[in-house]
Amino acid sequence: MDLFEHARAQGDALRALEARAAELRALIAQHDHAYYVLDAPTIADAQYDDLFRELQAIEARHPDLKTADSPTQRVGGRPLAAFPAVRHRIPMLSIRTETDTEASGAEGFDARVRRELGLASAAPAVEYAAELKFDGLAISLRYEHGLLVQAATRGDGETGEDVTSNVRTVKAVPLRLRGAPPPVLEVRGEIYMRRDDFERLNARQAAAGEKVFVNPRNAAAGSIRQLDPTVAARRPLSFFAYGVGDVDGWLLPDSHAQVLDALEAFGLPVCAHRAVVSGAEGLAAFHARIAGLRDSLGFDIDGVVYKVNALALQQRLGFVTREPRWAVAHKYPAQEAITLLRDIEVQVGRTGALTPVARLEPVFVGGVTVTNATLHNQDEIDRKDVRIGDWVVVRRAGDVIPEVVAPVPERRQTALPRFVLLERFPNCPVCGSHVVRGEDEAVARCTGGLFCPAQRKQALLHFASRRAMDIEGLGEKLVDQLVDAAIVKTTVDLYRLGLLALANLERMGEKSAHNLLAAIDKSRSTTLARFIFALGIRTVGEATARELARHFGALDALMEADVDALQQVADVGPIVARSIAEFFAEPHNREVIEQLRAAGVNWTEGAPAEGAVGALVGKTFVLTGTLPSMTRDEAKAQIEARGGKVAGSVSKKTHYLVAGAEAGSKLTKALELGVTVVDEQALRTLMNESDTDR
Ligand SMILES: NC(=O)c1ccc[n+]([C@@H]2O[C@H](COP(=O)([O-])OP(=O)(O)OC[C@H]3O[C@@H](n4cnc5c(N)ncnc54)[C@H](O)[C@@H]3O)[C@@H](O)[C@H]2O)c1
Ligand SMILES: [Zn+2]
Repeated sequence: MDLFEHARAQGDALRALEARAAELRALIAQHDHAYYVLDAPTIADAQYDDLFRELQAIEARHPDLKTADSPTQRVGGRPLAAFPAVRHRIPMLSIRTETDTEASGAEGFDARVRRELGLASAAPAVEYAAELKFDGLAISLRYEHGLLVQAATRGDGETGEDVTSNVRTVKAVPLRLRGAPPPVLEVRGEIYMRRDDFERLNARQAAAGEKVFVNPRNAAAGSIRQLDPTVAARRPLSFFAYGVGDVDGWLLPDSHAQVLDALEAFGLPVCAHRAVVSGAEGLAAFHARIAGLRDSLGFDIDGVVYKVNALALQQRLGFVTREPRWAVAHKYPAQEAITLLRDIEVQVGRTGALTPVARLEPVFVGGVTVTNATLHNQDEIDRKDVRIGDWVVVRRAGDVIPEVVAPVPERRQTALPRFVLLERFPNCPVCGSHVVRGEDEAVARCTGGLFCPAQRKQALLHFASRRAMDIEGLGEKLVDQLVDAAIVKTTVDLYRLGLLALANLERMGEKSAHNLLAAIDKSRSTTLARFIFALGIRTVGEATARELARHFGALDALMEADVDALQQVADVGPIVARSIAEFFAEPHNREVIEQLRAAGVNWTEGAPAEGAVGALVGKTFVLTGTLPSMTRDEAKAQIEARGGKVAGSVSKKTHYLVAGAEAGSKLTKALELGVTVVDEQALRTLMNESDTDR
């Protein structure tokens, strides 16, 4: 390459960098606006930080590319014009961030401080004040003679917004200080929202059809920058003090830690998780200790903050453009990220419950790459209004299963359909049985309890249990082995087991194999009640199974009963009736039951119990007019005693209209709808038939 070409290539590269810097500035400005002004970021902090660092790196290598309006040259966002401006007498700065590992982050900071203070390597360790880095928004509280007179946001660091009336509603912020505060005291601290308060607030917002917040920080910032203080007053905000700004008439103590102690004595909340530590080792230990506490704090932190403790040394170190040289934020891996929701699938649990699972564009969060996150259930999906194709906030805190917190509505560009689990999965993805969801139930379920591979182990264990088929020796370990080796798939396979299959199992001696087969064989002769219980129909316990057996007498009668007929059984309400009907409506279950009978499972069937089956059972009657020899109340009692129901008005569902003298509009309606009309005599005949049916 000749000199000319070389120069041209260099020029090209520089122009490309310049263009990239401009692009980054525009992008960052856009995200700053969403974050600082709208309190609704559309990318995760870590992604934002990457853009910011890229720009910083370009500007560091090519200072001539730096512009006066570059975001690297200032703090935060422009203050909102809706609030009166407050000029900070002492600027509110940002803090430099270390994202390195525990040891290197602490060492890096300590080494820099020692170098800038000109300390020799033999000099004693520097003392630091270590605190939590609260994830909220910075606030400056001005107290004059102990009274809160003004509260201001950070804004661009020089000028903030006057949010006094909103901050007055925050209970943790004292309106009057205790003790003997100085004439002027500006307290610097963080307004934040506790995690449980945040979740309750979002649930309330969603229920009211209002905007849900992506995280507590943005909820706190949005609340403080509310134009209506009565709205702010309803937002559950908290506060921690972490420093001072303008101070007059107070001889400050020697160290930052002592300043915090003094603030606490003035009645300000100061977080108890703070320590004075020595050197890089002390910092690293604090970082590690807080990492272990992080998930149990009840509020979000994104790291810890290290500050040189001696105020005299802080003074010597001073500031750079946007940050002090004497403090650093040492972050933890982000617990939240924003990514694309590609699809929603379901997982079928041991009991048949279907849990919707988000399939995500892989994203690094909480220290690992996450591709799936739980969506809990349909109600949660509705509440959060999460749709396939949305950008969503994913949270992974500690060892908890990652979850989708909320969509980022600003990034939903086209109309996306709502996700309805029962429409997407009318059938169980594991076994194909139909899926149902009770009216008052959050959970959708596979009804193929006897057949579904996902529910296999649970079903077998229940089937074999002592109060069900009572197969001695068939416990959890053995069920695991039999299912895992694919020897047993459904309960029928138990009755097809032979010595050969058992011989291959680990820890199964010949004697126990014989015993098991004998126990299985013995279980063939059972009772109807036990068999019904053994089927594992949800909501059907031992007592209900006994009632069902007594009432219907025979399995076929039970299997054919509709919801109305089932509700005639003592203790069977609409929910239980529905789950029984759904269970027997599933052909897979019926198949297994047939196979069980064919395999020789048997019981004695009896006659149905008194009043169980009769001409009146499940039938709806309406009474009208005057009957010759009984009052309407008597008629009603007699019908109900035989399992019939008496309704007040005629509809298509009415089976009989019992009409006496002077029957009026009900008769006309019944004739119109083609409902069978009977007189008292015919009713008596029906009741007699019913009595002999028993
Ligand atoms: N997602 C986005 O679109 C987007 C856009 C802009 C900014 N951001 C995020 O905002 C942050 C940058 O904002 P920043 O410049 O204010 O830095 P910062 O918020 O990371 O750090 C400075 C702030 O830390 C707070 N703080 C908490 N605990 C403290 C303590 N014990 N002592 C002192 N200060 C404490 C103070 O409010 C202070 O203003 C980054 O995390 C960035 O990712 C995100
Ligand atoms: Zn299933």
